Amino acid sequence: MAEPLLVVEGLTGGWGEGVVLEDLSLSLREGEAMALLGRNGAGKTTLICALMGVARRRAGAIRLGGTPLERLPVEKRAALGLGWVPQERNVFRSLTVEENLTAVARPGRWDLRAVYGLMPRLEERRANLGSELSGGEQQMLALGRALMLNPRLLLLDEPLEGLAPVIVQSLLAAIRRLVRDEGMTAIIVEQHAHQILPIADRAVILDRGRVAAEGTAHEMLAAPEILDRHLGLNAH
Ligand SMILES: Nc1ncnc2c1ncn2[C@@H]1O[C@H](COP(=O)(O)OP(=O)(O)OP(=O)(O)O)[C@@H](O)[C@H]1O
Repeated sequence: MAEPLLVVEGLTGGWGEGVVLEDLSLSLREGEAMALLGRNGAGKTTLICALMGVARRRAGAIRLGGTPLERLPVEKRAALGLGWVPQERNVFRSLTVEENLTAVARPGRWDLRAVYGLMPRLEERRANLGSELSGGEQQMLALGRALMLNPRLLLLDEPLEGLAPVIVQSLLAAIRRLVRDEGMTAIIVEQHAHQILPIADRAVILDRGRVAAEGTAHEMLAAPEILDRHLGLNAH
């Protein structure tokens, strides 16, 4: 069988002199959606940042489609197909929704029409400035921008965090369509397992920078004791 789309082997790294991730290995096949779970400070964001080349790597390999990424700067990793939606969302506040989307576009399946089809709210707000959007709309825009790059692998860092329940439902529906119907390969960081496991294929639970448990989403849902042990209150 061909190598999985993403392969991480023995990744150790963190920020400055601090080590957060210790000898971490995982892989993800094309078309799979992985829920990346773990308590506050477990290292989920650090892992995403290490994949992007923003956090510091001390050892280990990262390959995307067989290409070693670990020595490449962030923009090269993006060009090779990593679509990153950081926790901070980073939309351009002085550009309209549509300008935000077209500013970064690369040809492929995901164009304005497809993004508006997935998230109609963005089309309704197409002429509004980034600064005029609600938190949920900004999150949708950040996702739309990443899609416009037509990535091979989408990295979503806590996309639901801090959003009103009604927006959480509509964003979850979009993410579900993306990974279930469109077959987008994705890693989705989430603190609340129950939100994301129903739409994921697999799950990895981080604890103190290591993989504490992994399995299919189905297995995780059927093993509340594992979720309780590693996630505590956030398991539910
Ligand atoms: N940009 C950063 N610069 C410096 N240190 C960071 C940065 N991001 C995270 N850290 C540190 O890395 C450690 C792991 O945090 P990380 O954010 O990766 O965990 P997490 O699992 O994503 O938790 P959370 O759900 O709170 O975001 C923490 O000690 C945190 O302070």
